[in-house]
Formats: sequence, structure tokens, C-alpha cells
Amino acid sequence: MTTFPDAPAAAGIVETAIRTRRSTIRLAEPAPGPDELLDLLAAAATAPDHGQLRPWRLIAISGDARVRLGEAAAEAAPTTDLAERIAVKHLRAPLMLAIVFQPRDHPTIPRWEQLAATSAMTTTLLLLLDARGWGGVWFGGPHPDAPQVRKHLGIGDGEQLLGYLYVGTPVPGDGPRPRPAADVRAKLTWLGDTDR
Ligand SMILES: Cc1cc2nc3c(=O)[nH]c(=O)nc-3n(C[C@H](O)[C@H](O)[C@H](O)COP(=O)(O)O)c2cc1C
Repeated sequence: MTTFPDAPAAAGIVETAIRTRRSTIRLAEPAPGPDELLDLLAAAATAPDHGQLRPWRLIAISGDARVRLGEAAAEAAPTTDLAERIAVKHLRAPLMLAIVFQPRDHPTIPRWEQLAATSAMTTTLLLLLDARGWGGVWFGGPHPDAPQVRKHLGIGDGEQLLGYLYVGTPVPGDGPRPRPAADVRAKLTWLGDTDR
């Protein structure tokens, strides 16, 4: 049997948080408010980020603002039926966080590294929300590139909407879902000595 050195206690807590996190789709009120969100964002902003460029910003959308965003997204739908369904999707959680990628021109830090840093921050935020008992899920969102949505949210030239974190309180009774174990053996190539 494979053994590993004893890990510090904190490592166990972190590992449990990572292994038990699940995306939550059924979300009810309440959701975190501005102070808690800023606190969590400060923690999420510690994710790996070459040059600490923080090439991202978030837009929090709650209450009636979700209705107005839903209307903007619905305008981009090709049919009335789809438009109605798209508008309703914006009400699936009490809080939506639009993840806006803001790449900068940089002499040594390419765009792909900045996108990776934004993804790392977002994943860390999702994990932190889950660890605090909030539910959340990252969805691309209906028509994130539609001009109506970009205009409504004030997405600037050169910025990209990377979808939304839908955030709220997990609906009672929707207990934790077991996660099938991933077989990652084929995902690792090891070059060099494995005697360790
Ligand atoms: C950038 C991004 C966009 C996603 N968009 C969608 C989506 O539009 N629809 C969807 O069903 N899942 C989407 N997912 C996957 C879910 O967020 C989630 O990871 C998946 O349902 C697995 O659940 P889990 O996180 O509990 O493993 C997206 C994931 C990422 C990283």
C-alpha cells in the first residue's frame, strides 16, 4: 500500500474542502452580501497570478438587477420561447457574479497566463464559498458574448465575460452528492526517477 508522510492538520482541512466541494444548482436565498463577498474575494485573489496583474473584475447582480440582465440576454435569443427560458435562468440564484476577464498587454506575461490566473481565482472563490456553506456553480451563461449582454453589463472592448458564478444557499434536502472517483493515472506522465 502506498504511504505518504504525515500531513499537517491544516492540510487535511484543505483537502477535505477540495474533495467534498460540489457545484450546487438549486439555490435559494440568502446569498453573501457585499462585505462577505469582498472578504472572500480578497482570499480568492491569492490564487497563482503571474505578476499579480489581477486581470479580472467581478460584477455582482442581485434582486431586480437579475431581471434586467435576463431581459438583455433574452433579446439575443432567436425565438420567443427561448427568450422566456433564458430570462428565467437569470433567477435561478439570488446572486450572480459575472466574471470579467481583463487581459492586459504585457511584455512577458502572455494572455493565456492571465486567463489561467483568472480561472484559478474563480475556482478558489467557488471553493471558499462552498467551504463557508454557500452553494455555487459556474455556468457559461446564456449568450455571454451577445452585444445586448455586453452593453448591459458594461463589458469593455478587450474584456471578455467568462460566464457567471450563481451563488446562494443550497436547498435543504439536496444533500451532498458523492463524487465518482476520477482515474487520473493516464493523466500523469513522469519523466525521470520514480524511486522516492
Ligand atoms: C467556465 C465554466 C463554464 C461552465 N459552464 C457550464 C454550463 O454552461 N452548463 C453546465 O451544465 N455546466 C457548466 N460548467 C460545469 C459546472 O460548473 C460544474 O463544474 C459541473 O456541473 C460539475 O459539477 P462539480 O463542480 O460538482 O463537479 C462550467 C464549468 C466551467 C469551469
